[in-house]
Amino acid sequence: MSTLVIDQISATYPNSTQPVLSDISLSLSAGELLVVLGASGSGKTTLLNLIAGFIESSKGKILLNDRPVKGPGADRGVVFQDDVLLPWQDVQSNVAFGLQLAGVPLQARLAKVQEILKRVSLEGFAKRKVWELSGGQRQRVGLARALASDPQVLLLDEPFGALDAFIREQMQCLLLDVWADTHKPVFLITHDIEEAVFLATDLVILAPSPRGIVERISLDFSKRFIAGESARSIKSDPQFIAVREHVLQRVFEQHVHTLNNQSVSV
Ligand SMILES: Nc1ncnc2c1ncn2[C@@H]1O[C@H](COP(=O)(O)OP(=O)(O)OP(=O)(O)O)[C@@H](O)[C@H]1O
Repeated sequence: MSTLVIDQISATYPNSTQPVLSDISLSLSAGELLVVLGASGSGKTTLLNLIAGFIESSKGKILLNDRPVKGPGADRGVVFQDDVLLPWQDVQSNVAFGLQLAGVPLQARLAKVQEILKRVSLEGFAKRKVWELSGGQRQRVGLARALASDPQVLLLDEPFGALDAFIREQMQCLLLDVWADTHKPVFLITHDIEEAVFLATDLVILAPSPRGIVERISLDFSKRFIAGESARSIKSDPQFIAVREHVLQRVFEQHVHTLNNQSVSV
């Protein structure tokens, strides 16, 4: 059972005197889907980059299964908004890329790719070139590539941000199915409040000023989806709408606070 622990993390970029993140503590275990929501500039991507090992914290530590995170590794699968696929390669080669780097033999790679493509509903797409895919299909390939090396945790940075509302909801449902099938803990950042409330078992709202976590909420809408209720039914439930409005209010407060601070300092 994988566990990610973020322990009193602070981060400051080299060219800045102000921390981007200050004293953030979070934990994420199997069966949990942690969503970080927050105004632009609140440090969401910085937090994901720290977990991915792309940047280092100035204080605190990050542990994955009790081992300190030091640099990038195959134990963390990352999916970005811009899919970062190899455009000249086909779907199969993109999904198998990490396995190839890890020296996995060809036949084992192909078998793994078939299994993963089935999981993300892309059976029959193995030989398609990336430029022959829709935006939603590309994000499925991104998710498949992240899953291929069987990571301990999935990290997703605005993965559905560029998709239209219908495809976005399809991808949310697909992610929940993958999450339920694989039992992998998922860390996801988004700007989209409805998406955050639908997906999260744990929702964290980050603020840009003063920096930090303004609220943590435990939710069970994703578990209701896994139990068989439809996304439409959940999202139109008055209980869902009440939570969504509450979260919207908290995020708007952050925007107003930030704007007021900016106008004071002008
Ligand atoms: N490489 C960098 N060097 C210096 N400052 C940076 C760097 N990357 C981000 N920042 C600054 O850190 C702060 C947080 O950025 P970050 O991208 O983590 O926020 P975010 O919440 O993900 O924002 P958005 O929702 O707009 O993507 C911002 O003020 C940003 O300008």
